[in-house]
Amino acid sequence: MLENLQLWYQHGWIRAIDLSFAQQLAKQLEDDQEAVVLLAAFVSYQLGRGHPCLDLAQLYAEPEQTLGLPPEHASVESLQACELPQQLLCNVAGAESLESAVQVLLESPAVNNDNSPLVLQGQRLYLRRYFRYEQQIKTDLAARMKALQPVNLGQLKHVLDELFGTQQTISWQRTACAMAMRSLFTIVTGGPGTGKTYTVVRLLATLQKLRGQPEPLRIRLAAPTGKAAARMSESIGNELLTLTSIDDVKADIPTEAVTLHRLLGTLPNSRSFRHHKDNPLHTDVVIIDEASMVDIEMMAAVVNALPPRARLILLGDKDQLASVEAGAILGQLCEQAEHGHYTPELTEWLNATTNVALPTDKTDASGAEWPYLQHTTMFHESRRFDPNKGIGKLADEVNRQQHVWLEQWLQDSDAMAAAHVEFDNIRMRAVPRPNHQSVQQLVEQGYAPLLKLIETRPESRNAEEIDVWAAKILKQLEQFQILTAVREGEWGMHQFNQRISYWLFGDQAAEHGWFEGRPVMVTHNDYSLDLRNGDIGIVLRREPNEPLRVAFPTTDGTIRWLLPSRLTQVDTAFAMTIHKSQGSEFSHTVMVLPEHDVPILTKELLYTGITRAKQQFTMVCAHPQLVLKAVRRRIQRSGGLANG
Ligand SMILES: Nc1ncnc2c1ncn2[C@@H]1O[C@H](COP(=O)(O)OP(=O)(O)OP(=O)(O)O)[C@@H](O)[C@H]1O
Repeated sequence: MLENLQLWYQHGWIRAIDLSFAQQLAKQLEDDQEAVVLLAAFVSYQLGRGHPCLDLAQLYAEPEQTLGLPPEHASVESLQACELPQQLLCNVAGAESLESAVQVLLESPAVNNDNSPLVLQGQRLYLRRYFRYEQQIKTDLAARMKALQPVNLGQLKHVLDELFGTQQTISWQRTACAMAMRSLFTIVTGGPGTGKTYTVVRLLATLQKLRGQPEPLRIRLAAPTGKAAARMSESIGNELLTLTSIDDVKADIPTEAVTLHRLLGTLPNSRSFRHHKDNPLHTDVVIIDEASMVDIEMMAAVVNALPPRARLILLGDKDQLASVEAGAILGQLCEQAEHGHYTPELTEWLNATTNVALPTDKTDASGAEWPYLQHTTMFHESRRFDPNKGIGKLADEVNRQQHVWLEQWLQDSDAMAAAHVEFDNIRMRAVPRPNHQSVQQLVEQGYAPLLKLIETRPESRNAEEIDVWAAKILKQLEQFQILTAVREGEWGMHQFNQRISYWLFGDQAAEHGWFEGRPVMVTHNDYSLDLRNGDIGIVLRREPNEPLRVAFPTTDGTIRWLLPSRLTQVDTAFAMTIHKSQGSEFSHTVMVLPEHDVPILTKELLYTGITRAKQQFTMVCAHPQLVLKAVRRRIQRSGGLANG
C-alpha cells in the first residue's frame, strides 16, 4: 500500500506531505493498521483539496470522484503505473467497505484517543487540528445564535420604515436588517449585485440607531483578501454617500475595511494571531464580506478573537466556489437557504417588524432542524443584471443546473447573438485550438488600453504623478481578464500566460521573466513583505532608465514599489484560474475551458467564473457541449458544521 502511495506521489497524484504523513503513521502503528494509514493519507490529501475532513460515505460511494483521482493532468504512463483509489481500497485489509473501514478506525489507537492524530465523527474522518477548528466554530456560533437580544419591535419597525420606506411587497433586505438585531450571528447571502452592501449599510445604521447606549458601537469591516477589503471599503463608502436618512449616525459607520489577517494581527513566523481569546478584539460588531472565501482555520481564529458579546455578520455568495484552503464554511452554513426553513416563531417575530408578511412557503414547522438558517437571509434579485438576459440569466441558469436555455446559447455565434437580445453581453467562442487567431485578437483588443496606458508614463520625476499613473494602470487591470478552469495543459493558466506574454510583448517576454507590463499575482502569503496570496501587482519602470519594479496597490490608495528580486512566489496574471479570481470582478471576463472533461469542471466553478463579469462575458472552448457536462456536476462539500 505504501509503495502504491509512493507511486502516486512520484506521478504527482498526491503531495509529499500526504505520503510522509502516511509513512510516519505506518511507523507508529502495527502492520494490521494498513487501512488506517491509507485513509489517513486520503484525509491529508483531501485537506490539500480544500476539504477539512474525509467523508467516508462519499469516498465509498464514488472513490474516484470524491478524491478527484486520477488528476486532470495524469499522463498515460501514470495511469498504467498507478492503481486507482477503488482498486487500492479493495486490496487493503479492512478498507474494502464503509462498514469495515469504520470498524477498523474505531478500534485503532490512532483514532479518537487523547491526542491521537485522527478523529472519527460519525462517518467523517478528520486530522485532529481541523476537527478542533470545526468544533470551535460550531460551539461559538451556537452561543451567538442563542444569545437573543432584547428588541423593541415598534422602534425597529419605525427605523426600518425610515430606511426602506413602506413596502407593498416583501423586502428581503429589510428582513436581513431585522434578523441581525435579533441575535449575535447573522448571514446575508446572495449573488453579485443583489444588494448585500446596500443592506449592510442600512443594517449598521439600524444597529447604531437602536444601540441603547450613548457611545457608538465599535464596528470593524473585514474581508479575506486585500482586494476584497478594498472593494468593500469602496462600495460601503459609495453607498453611504447616497443615504440621507441616517445623518444622525453616518459618522458612526466606518468605511475602511481591512484584511482578516490585519484585523486579527499577524505575528511573524506564526500561525497564531495577536488577538485571541485572552486578548480579544475591541469591537462590538464584525462584518466579514466575501465570506465564501474564508477557510476553516481563519474562521476559527475569528471566533476565537471575537468577544462573546460581539455580533458577527457574514456576507457572501453561498453558491460560489469555496475557499482555496480547507473549509466551505459559508456553503455549509447556508445550505438550503433558498427555501427559508424559518420556524413559525421566527416568522411571527419577523412579521412583527414589517407590514408585509413573509411568503408562507419560507416557513417550516421543522425549521429548528436548520439552526443556521434561522439567522440567514438570502437575496435572489440582482439589481445589476437583468435576470432574463445576458450575464444575469446565464449565471442563474448555470446555478440552477438548467439546460434548455443553455443549449440554445451553446450554439451561439455572433449571428445568433445579434438575433437574440438575451445573449447581448455573453458570447460563446468555440475555437479548435487555444492559440487560434480569434483568441489572439480577443486578447490583443482586451489588453490594448492597458498597453496604451503604460506608454503614458509621466515625463516628470514627480513621485505623486507616477503613483497616479501606476494606480490607473492597476485599475485598468480590472477591465479585462482571462480566467482558466485548469492550471496545466494547453488550455491552462500557465500556457495561456506564456502565449499572451508573447502576443503582447514578443520575444522579450520569453527571454526575460520580468518585463514592463507583466501583471503578477502573489501565490503565497509573505508576511515580511505584507503581501497576501492573491494580491495583484504590475511590473513598471518609474523612469525609463530605472530598474523594473512591481507596483502594488495599498488599502490607503497609495502604491508600493517592490524590486522583482524580492518576490519569489508570483505567477504572471494575464490569465488566472477561476479559483484565484474569487473576490474580484472584471468588466470583461473571458473564461477558458479545457479541451476534455475533468472533475474540476462543476457548476460552482462556471458560476463563479461567470459572476466575475460586470459588463461582458466570453466563453472560449473547443467543445461547447462540455458546459452541459460541467453544469450537471456539483461540488461535494465535506464538513460537519451543519450536522452533528
Ligand atoms: N433596494 C434597493 N433599491 C435601490 N437600489 C438598490 C437596492 N439594493 C441594491 N441597490 C443598488 O444595486 C447595486 C448593487 O447593490 P450592492 O452593491 O449592494 O450589491 P452586492 O450584493 O453588494 O454586490 P457585490 O456582491 O457584487 O458586491 C448598487 O448600486 C445598490 O445601490
